[in-house]
Amino acid sequence: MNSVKLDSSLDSPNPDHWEVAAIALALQEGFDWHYRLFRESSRKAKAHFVYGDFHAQRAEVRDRIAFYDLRVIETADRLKQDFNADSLPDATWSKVKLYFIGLLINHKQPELAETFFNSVCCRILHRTYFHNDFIFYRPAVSTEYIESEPPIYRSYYPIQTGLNATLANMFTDFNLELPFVDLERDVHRLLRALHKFLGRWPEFALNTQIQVLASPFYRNKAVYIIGKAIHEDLEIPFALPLCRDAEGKLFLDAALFEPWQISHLFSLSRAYFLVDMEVPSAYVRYLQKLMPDKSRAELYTMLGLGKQGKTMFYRELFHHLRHSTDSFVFAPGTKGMVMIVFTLPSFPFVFKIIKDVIAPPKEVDRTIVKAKYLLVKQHDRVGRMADSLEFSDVALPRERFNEELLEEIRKLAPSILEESEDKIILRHLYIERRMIPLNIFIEKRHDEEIASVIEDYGNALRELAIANIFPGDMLFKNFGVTREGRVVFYDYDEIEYMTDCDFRRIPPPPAPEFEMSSDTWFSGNPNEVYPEEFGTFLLGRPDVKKIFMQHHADLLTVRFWQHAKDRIKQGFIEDFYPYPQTERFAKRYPD
Ligand SMILES: Nc1ncnc2c1ncn2[C@@H]1O[C@H](COP(=O)(O)OP(=O)(O)OP(=O)(O)O)[C@@H](O)[C@H]1O
Repeated sequence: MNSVKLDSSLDSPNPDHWEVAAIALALQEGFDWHYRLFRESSRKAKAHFVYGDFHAQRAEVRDRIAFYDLRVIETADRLKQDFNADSLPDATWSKVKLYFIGLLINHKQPELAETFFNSVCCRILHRTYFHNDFIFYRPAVSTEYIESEPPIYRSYYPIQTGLNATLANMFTDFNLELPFVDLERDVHRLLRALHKFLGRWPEFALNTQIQVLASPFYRNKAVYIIGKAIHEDLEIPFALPLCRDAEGKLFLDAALFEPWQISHLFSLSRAYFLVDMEVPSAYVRYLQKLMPDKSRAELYTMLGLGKQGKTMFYRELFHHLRHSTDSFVFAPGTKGMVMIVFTLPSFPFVFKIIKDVIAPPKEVDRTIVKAKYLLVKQHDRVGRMADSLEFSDVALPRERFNEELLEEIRKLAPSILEESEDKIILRHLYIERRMIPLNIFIEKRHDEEIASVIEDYGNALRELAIANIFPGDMLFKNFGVTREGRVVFYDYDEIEYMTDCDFRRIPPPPAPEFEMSSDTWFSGNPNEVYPEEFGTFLLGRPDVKKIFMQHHADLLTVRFWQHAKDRIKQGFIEDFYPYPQTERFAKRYPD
């Protein structure tokens, strides 16, 4: 593979050409080393699951995020040291790119290697070089039909051994090294769920097949088997979560057949999966057929390949910009004190910039805000915190900026702004999915919808708490409502670990007149939290208060928060189900 030559002149002993080859090989080595470590980490997921070591499972997901940047830094340093890469002539860089393409012809992850090439080059070159002559602005090597060993999915034909035996084999072929509590029961439950979904018993013919992706998907306390059943023209996607009980035995917890349920598993507001993949592009292609509403960028991200997700997102954004004409404007809702938030109405994302000077009472600066966003990226977001993509040096077309917005960026965030004749360059930017801010939702929607989101808002607070996250600022404007009506938190500058918070009861006032005063008589030291106070600033509207108190009155007590904190301190990892409780077999089909 490494001997591929694109340019016959590279065969000549000219030292320049050897240099080109050596640089390209160093880049390839840097990437291959990265992907080897990435796969090792994904493979460890099985052992963590088998041993029930869910702390290790979480740490694996967190630590893996940093791998990429470490390898990019190492490779860029190596290129600078060994080849003076920061002062190479332009012609050399173009040749390095061509040689690198040659190295990727039979590579299993060419798209990831191209992205790695871009990351290293962008670390070395000036932004004006970020175009197709020097980096991979577009992919150069196809990811179609790359063979994987083993093949990415296995096929089963129920006609051969009967449906029950086929499904039992499908489970045991994963060699999960733990016995099932009762495999026969689980297969039976799976068939009952399928019957309910189809409205009849499944039929099968000679060509009926069940396909499953060869590597299972690990996350938190579960492992998911993902695939589809094919019968004539009918394709039924499925995701089957297996869990382990206290004795270390396996059981099938649910069977998800609805595409929206499977999509929810891959929501960016959850933790990334650990999956061992030789050919990730084939996994992404397969998954996208099961979930057509997910972009490839989102799927790569959810498989832990966030940089590839960013590359694809970037391409999608610029493609969209070329095919639309609307302008960037302020995002609807209350303006932030920390961030300038804007959006392109025709594109379902928001863009967030940290202000240069953040006014009191906020006590944060850019470094703290970035650290909080990183905390969220590395944490299990349990379906309640939006994931954000972080970009540097994004050059957007100037003509698409509304003048009022541009003026605000000039005034409040000049250090991250660079302007050229036709470009607005933002040196640092977060991008996340656009939602309807909860405060706007409550103002505009009908009673039933309001009742549903207020109940879900309380659930979001509970789930964040047991995941060790205290949002800090719980006002409705800091939460958004997703397309599916879920309430998700997005304002991270005041976020704290629950274990760092000091939950207290409000002490009695020292004198009666204190109670009537607008000043508090209790201290308000950093990290002190007074849950009894939440109602005062959250529940001004009587209808909202009524619904909240009906479902979540305990959230206004110290007891709830202290109890959640104590459990985390004792090392409990609570169960988070990315599907409705009503789907769980233990509830649906109690023995
Ligand atoms: N993902 C999103 N979808 C839709 N709107 C959003 C999103 N993120 C932020 N906004 C809008 O931008 C506003 C400010 O965002 P954000 O809360 O992140 O900024 P902030 O400066 O940290 O706010 P605060 O002053 O409350 O700390 C929100 O109130 C909301 O109206």
